[in-house]
Amino acid sequence: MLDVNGLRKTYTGDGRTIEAIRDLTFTVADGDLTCLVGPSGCGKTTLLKCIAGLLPPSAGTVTFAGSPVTAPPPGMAVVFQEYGRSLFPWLRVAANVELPLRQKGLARDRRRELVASSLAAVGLADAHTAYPWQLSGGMQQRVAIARALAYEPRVLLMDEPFAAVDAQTRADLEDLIRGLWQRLGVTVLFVTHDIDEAVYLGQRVLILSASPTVVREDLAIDLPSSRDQLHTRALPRFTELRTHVYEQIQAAKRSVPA
Ligand SMILES: Nc1ncnc2c1ncn2[C@@H]1O[C@H](COP(=O)(O)OP(=O)(O)OP(=O)(O)O)[C@@H](O)[C@H]1O
Repeated sequence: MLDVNGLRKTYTGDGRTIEAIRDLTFTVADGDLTCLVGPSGCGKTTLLKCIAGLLPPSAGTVTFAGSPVTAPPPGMAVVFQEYGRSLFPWLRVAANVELPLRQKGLARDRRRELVASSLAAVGLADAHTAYPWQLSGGMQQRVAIARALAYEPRVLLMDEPFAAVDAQTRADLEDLIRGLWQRLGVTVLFVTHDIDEAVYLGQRVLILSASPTVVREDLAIDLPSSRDQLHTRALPRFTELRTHVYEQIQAAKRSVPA
């Protein structure tokens, strides 16, 4: 579904050059839930922007379902960390969710159907007429997720989507994403700096090196596919996996080879 090949990104400007990503190569299969973790500043957001076609890479290619990505492709949706800036405060919740569907050219009845089903899927069936600023942070992030789902993407890119919500809401939203992924079969690429979150959510965790970034390890998460916050996190295997990822990220920060 996604093929990232030899991706490199260098930022230039003000007489400075920052090599954010050196050489990234990996693939994501159709229907996978892959988490990306790495030290702070290693280029996770840069990578997602390149995959989403929002930023041109300096070298290398991104291919989505067989076609090269050169601009935001139809079929991909992105959920960012800052829900406060991603929803339009002057539009009600339903209108926020509907906006990309208008741009997609869908008929009114179909738009209404998708808005209703995606808001119901994130537990906000009653919030259609509210404005985003009348909702809690966690509810606003649910609206952003509903908007992405309503678009019926083949790939959902998520950039630290729960970083700004409290711990309990975060746990609920993690379970929401796993549930939606299992139900809808969407391919998910989930960026997080939270090691426990990556291990809890992912079928696979890609550990990135410190900047300039390469893939340090591609780790299969061999936990049972039915997960819950209490029991999965208490499993000895969960602890082993999180310890391993933690050690790898610490080593990456010290630039110790994998
Ligand atoms: N627009 C930009 N111009 C110049 N440098 C940039 C720009 N955006 C990011 N960078 C640099 O690229 C590197 C990677 O940044 P990026 O935000 O992609 O990392 P990140 O892993 O998402 O960070 P964090 O974990 O802190 O969210 C950093 O050194 C950053 O300063």
